Amino acid sequence: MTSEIVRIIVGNIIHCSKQYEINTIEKGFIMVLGNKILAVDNELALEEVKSRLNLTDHETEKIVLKESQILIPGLIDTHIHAPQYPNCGLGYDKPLLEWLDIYTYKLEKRYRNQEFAKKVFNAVVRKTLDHGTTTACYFASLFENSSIALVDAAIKHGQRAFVGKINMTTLAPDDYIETPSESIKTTKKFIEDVKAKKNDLVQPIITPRFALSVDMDLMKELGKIAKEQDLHIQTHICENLDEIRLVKEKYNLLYAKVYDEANLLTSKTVLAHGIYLTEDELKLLAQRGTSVSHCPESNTCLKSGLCDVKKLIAAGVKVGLGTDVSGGPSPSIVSAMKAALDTSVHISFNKENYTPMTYADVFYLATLGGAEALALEDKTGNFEAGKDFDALIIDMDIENSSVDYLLGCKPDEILQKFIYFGDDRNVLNVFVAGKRVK
Ligand SMILES: O=c1[nH]c(=O)c2nc[nH]c2[nH]1
Ligand SMILES: [Zn+2]
Repeated sequence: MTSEIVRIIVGNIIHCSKQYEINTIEKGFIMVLGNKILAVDNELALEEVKSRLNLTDHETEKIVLKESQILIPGLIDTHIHAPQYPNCGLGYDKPLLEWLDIYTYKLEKRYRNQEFAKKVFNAVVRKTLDHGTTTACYFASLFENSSIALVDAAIKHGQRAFVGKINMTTLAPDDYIETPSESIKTTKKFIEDVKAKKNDLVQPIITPRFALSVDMDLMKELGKIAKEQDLHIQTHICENLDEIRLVKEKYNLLYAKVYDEANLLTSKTVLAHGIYLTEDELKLLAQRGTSVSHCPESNTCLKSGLCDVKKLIAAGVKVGLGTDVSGGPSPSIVSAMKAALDTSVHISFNKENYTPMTYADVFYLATLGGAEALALEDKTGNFEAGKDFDALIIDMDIENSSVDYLLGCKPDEILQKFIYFGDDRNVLNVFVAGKRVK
């Protein structure tokens, strides 16, 4: 895949070089060869770096950013249900378990039809890329063939993705579940089929829907497959009080202990929501290196609750952001950043000695934090030399000197405006592993 053209982007660059630390390089440059970042530095060092890396004779493509533009790392959605996209914005008069029964399973059943699956999944991948999601961790379908259609869409459009065929054997309509043995068989086939694509960006992920959709034996089998094949795992946890009560009734264990008993809590596991995790459960997740996907828009729309992610982070749990489409109504991680800020402010109204999160905190969660949550920090999340070049060019002057940008902004202020006020129109270009995909 390596092209010999060196791409150099010159302008204002913002990323998190460390946890919760924003690094702004004013008048900087980033140098990219093929999929990899070669160097990031101040523009004054450009010629010296080129000759040190023996690149003076290479063909180069130089992109010079305008003052209204910044270069930031690609955004990471750690939890999104691709098949639910047609339901975005629907059904928020119901809480989680009723919403699943009345709206969600009814839609998800339709993915037995592969043509329908192809149409929706291509649209979802295109839409999320356009909003700046360079990495997505997807729940795909119960159906193996349709789940492969999502893999194909990610490959076609050039998105980095984890794709999971859902395991679900109970608590859904009879015509929308598998038997445990079918579930294992189709999961193994799915993993094989994804691996056969030999695509560096797209990986299978083990995906038991949640503890109420499966039983302990099946979860243990899935834990075994994940271990044998060194795969990531995703599921839901502690989202809703009725859900937690039913899990306690079914397993007579704390929610996190259910997954731990099945060996599903690993350093490559991401659990969506985690609103009501107890101190003991947080300790367990921190010990296992398991992360939580914070899904603030879904938590609000399904009235699940306010997730205090600062508490999770303080307990040593890795956290990323998720849209949780269609529990959340928006496919945009920018919306998720804004909702995470809103949630944090709302928590501060009722909690003493609590400082709400800042734009810098949610920027971290959406980039390096997301990469760490998906155990991908060696590949993506910021602009360290040696990582893949996953990046966005953001422009807050798209209306060309309209009042939106009338007064001009410093690079940090452009980032603030983008988080609080921006949308896909402000995402000018998207790069995944060095390839321009928008
Ligand atoms: O937000 C959610 N969306 C879902 O599809 C789901 N399934 C189980 N639990 C869930 N929570
Ligand atoms: Zn979900």
